[in-house]
Amino acid sequence: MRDHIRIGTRKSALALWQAEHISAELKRLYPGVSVELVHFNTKGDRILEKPLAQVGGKGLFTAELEAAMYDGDIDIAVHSLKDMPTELPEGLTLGAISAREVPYDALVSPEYKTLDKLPQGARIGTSSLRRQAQLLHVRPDLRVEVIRGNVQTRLSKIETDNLDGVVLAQAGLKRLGLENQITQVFTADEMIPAVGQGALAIECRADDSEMLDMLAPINDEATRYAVEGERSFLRQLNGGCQVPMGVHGTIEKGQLRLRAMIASLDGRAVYEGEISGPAKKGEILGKNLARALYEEGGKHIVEALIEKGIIK
Ligand SMILES: NCc1[nH]cc(CCC(=O)O)c1CC(=O)O
Repeated sequence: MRDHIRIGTRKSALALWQAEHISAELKRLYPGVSVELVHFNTKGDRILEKPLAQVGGKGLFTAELEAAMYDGDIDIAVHSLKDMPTELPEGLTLGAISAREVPYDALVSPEYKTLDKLPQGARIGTSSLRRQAQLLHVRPDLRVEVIRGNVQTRLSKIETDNLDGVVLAQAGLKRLGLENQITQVFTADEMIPAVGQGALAIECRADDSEMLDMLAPINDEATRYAVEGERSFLRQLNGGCQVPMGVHGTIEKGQLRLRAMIASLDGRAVYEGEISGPAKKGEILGKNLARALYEEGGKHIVEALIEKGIIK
């Protein structure tokens, strides 16, 4: 048992909420332990003027924290699982994945409320190619504007940039107490969420058995199985957190159901599918679903994304 744990976190309000949440869990489980939050700036935080897909590279929000973990400056790092590359650096592991918050996407449109009421040509802010493609698929007339920055900054752009709405993760808004701003929550049928959306990952050194033991009770088995399937899907397609692909896993009676989509950036072509099987087989289910969508026509989209440098 360790009596002091250093948690690495980014500095945004959402990242701090998430790190505090895990800190509270650790203190509840181990009343004698003291927990310290160590703040980091990541490349993804610094480069705010470009869409993430153009910044490129994997681990935009994780690399600095991982380096500190290698150096022994922090014991664990708390991340939004969504922002984590599907392959972890050598020597690091996900010590726990905590119980998932809602995985859905949400529209904040103070004036028009829902997607179907947005006027022709309405301007919607999002920096996610996945959200962009799925919005344009049903509303090709919309103008999608790139917005970057933390959750509050993106919300504030409705006013400052005169947008008709923004699309954000419901989980982030909920954690920050901003759920009351949401005017529509998209079902998974309307917008397939991002890999790992709503789930928190606690990363640590793979050889830190003491820390791994302490993290074990924070792990949520159902969430873990679901996100393992989701991550396997994305890994098979070489995708990162900046691709027009979505995948959503749900667990019921020991069965994992994965639903996924690959879309062209303009949303015109969308390949969707689903697969079900034993919860523990997420790895193979994700892979098989990815292969099926690829063969069905997703191949052309993946090739176009490679050409654009969005995936390697
Ligand atoms: N890429 C930023 C990011 N990473 C995780 C969340 C939301 C919280 C979560 O998915 O757990 C967000 C904000 C957003 O997409 O609106």
